[in-house]
Amino acid sequence: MREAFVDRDILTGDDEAGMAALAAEVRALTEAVVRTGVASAEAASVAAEVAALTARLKATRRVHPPYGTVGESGMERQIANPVTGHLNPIAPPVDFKVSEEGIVRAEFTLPTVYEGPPTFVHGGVSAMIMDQVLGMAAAATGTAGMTATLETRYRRPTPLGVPLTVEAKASRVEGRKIYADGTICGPDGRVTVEASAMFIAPQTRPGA
Ligand SMILES: CCCCCCCC/C=C\CCCCCCCC(=O)SCCNC(=O)CCNC(=O)[C@H](O)C(C)(C)COP(=O)(O)OP(=O)(O)OC[C@H]1O[C@@H](n2cnc3c(N)ncnc32)[C@H](O)[C@@H]1OP(=O)(O)O
Repeated sequence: MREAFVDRDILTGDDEAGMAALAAEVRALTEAVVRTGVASAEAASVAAEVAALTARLKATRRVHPPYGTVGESGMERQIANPVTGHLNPIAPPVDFKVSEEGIVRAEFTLPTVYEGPPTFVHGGVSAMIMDQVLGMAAAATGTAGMTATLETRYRRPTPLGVPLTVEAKASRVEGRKIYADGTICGPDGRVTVEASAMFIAPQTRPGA
């Protein structure tokens, strides 16, 4: 796992921008797929074209998704991350900023592909975003860790298609355990999701 974590191709400049542009188009394609009203014959025809495009991309494959150049930690450079990664079509993507006080914050809007209950965000998607923001808040203390526990409290349905804000901050560090809390708020500023998590930093091995 360690090797997989560090042994990455690094994308720079135009290469990263080109791949991000491709991911943005695939994101648009995915949204178009769930909302299209075309007839089945047209859907089949598009499927054949998409299959041809997939084959073109698979002509050259990396062992692991590449990293970018910006950011100090591996996770910040993880440009294929499913929440923040501009190279990952399934990422919204959410662009977080970390303040000097260790508050991690972003504004974002989720399209229809993330629908759970009709017109609202799927609870698992909210949990994924909370895991990321809480993990980044934990890392902002100087110690990153793996999620050991994640509790989500869904206070109100989270609406699709409107600007949401997500925010988190670490509350305390106890040895290898880092605790963090956060929220997602709707456009009216009311909390829709609250979450708390505990992360555990890797054990430092003697001599490591
Ligand atoms: C790791 C480094 C990451 C580096 C990143 C660098 C860049 C950072 C930049 C940006 C932030 C990134 C943001 C990321 C966001 C996404 C994160 C995820 O989604 S992670 C995937 C989901 N999580 C898993 O898959 C974990 C699976 N579980 C494990 O791997 C282990 O169980 C682990 C590491 C959580 C704990 O294993 P042990 O062997 O280190 O822990 P033991 O030594 O047994 O326990 C230590 C203490 O913790 C308690 N503990 C352990 N697991 C617990 C748990 N699940 N719940 C409650 N307590 C637990 C134990 O009871 C013990 O407590 P007592 O010291 O006795 O008080």
